[in-house]
Parts: sequence; structure tokens; C-alpha cells
Amino acid sequence: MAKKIAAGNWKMNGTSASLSELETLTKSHSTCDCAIVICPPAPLLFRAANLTQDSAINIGAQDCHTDQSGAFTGDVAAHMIADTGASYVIVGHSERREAYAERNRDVRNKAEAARDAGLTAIVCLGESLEDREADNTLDIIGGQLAGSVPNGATADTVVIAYEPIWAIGTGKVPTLDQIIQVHDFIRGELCARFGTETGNQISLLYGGSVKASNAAEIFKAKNVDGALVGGASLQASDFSPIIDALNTA
Ligand SMILES: O=C[C@H](O)COP(=O)(O)O
Repeated sequence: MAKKIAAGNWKMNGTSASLSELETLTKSHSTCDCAIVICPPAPLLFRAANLTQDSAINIGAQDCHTDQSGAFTGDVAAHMIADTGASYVIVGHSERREAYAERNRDVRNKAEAARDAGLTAIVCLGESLEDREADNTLDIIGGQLAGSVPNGATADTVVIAYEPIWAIGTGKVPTLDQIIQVHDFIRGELCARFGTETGNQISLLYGGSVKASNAAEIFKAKNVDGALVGGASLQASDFSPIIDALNTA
């Protein structure tokens, strides 16, 4: 059975003042049946990891480089992220695939670098509105999954986040049937590639306009093991009810 995960991606939002939101979450969720992961901007990683040490909250980064060191100005290596005390890293978010032209091969290399550093990679997949309207969703997701997830993936090294690009930050959410169709497909592909036991253990998160008002409904869906939340993860008061909905799902 896959671990339930409530993950928050703060994207390029937050300063040291935002750590108070983490403090609130830490206090309000001192124990939790699901894993809680907060991915703040890189400058906050070290302090966030310190603040949440020995709590139910895990810290993750939003990206990593494929290499361990070198002349890559502005980049951060996976082992540097692990050194801050963080344990997760998001790779292949659609915003990076688009803005930095990251291809599946780059995402897979990043996920491998994360694994080698002892981090769990949250590998993001998602179709554009154009793909969806052309009925290409499963082809796109299948290609991204095959190309972005490393061989030998396990539940400890990889989490999958399905995030339809058209649902990110738009308030538009796919129907439950659409989410179920894609998550069932991903589960089937993972089982076929990694075996039934491992395939069923890898957590599948849904992302795209998840909020307190729709979380419980989304978490009812088979093969939805949690969420990757953007906007509604910035304030503890918005994210807490999403965690609670996952706990009771
Ligand atoms: O990584 C998170 C996703 O991009 C979802 O963002 P959102 O919840 O603001 O739509």
C-alpha cells in the first residue's frame, strides 16, 4: 500500500517570515498518519529543516541539478539539499519543463541524482490543455512517466505527482473520473515496469488547484495517495484542512 503524502510547493514565495507558517503546522500536526512535506524556496531550506527536526513535517526542495558539483552558477546539487536536512525534492515540475526546457531525460537524471543523495524525488507529470483536448493525455503521461522515472525506482526513491498543466493555479480541477483515469493508468504502468509490489507502493499525488473545499472529494479517488499543493500550501490555515482531509480519507 502506498504512503499518503500531503506536499506543499511554495514555489517562489516566502521569506524567513514565512517560517512562522511552518511553526504553526508543526504544532498543529505533531502526529500524522500521512507524510507532510513542505517545499520552500532554496534559501529557506536549512532553517526550515532545523525548525521541523523531530516533527511530523518533512522538508523538500523544488529542483536540483543533475551533477554533484561544478561550474553551474545558481544551481544546487542534490547532496547539498540533503545536507540542509531536507529529504525530498520536486523534479520535472511543468513550470520548469516549460521555462527551462527540461526534457524527460533531464528530469530522470535529476531523479537519479536525488536518489544517489538519499532524497525522495517527487517526479511531476502533466498534460497541457491542448493535449487534453486532442485526447492525447495518456500518451503524454505515458511518455513522461517512461522517460522521467529512473530504472529501479522504489517507493523510497520516487513519488509521482500528476498535475494537469491547465489545472495549476487556475481554479479549474479535472473531474474525479478524469483524475481516476490518469491515476489508474499511472499505477498500471508502474506495476508493469517495476512489478506489482513496488508499483503499488509508489505514492501517486494529484496536483492542480487543490484546496480545503475540494480535497476530501479528490482523496476519495482510488490511486490518489495525496496531493501536491501550490497556492493553498502557503498559509497553515489553508493547508491544515487539506492534511486533515487526507488523514481521514
Ligand atoms: O506544485 C504544485 C502545483 O503546481 C499546484 O499548484 P496550485 O495548487 O497552486 O494549483
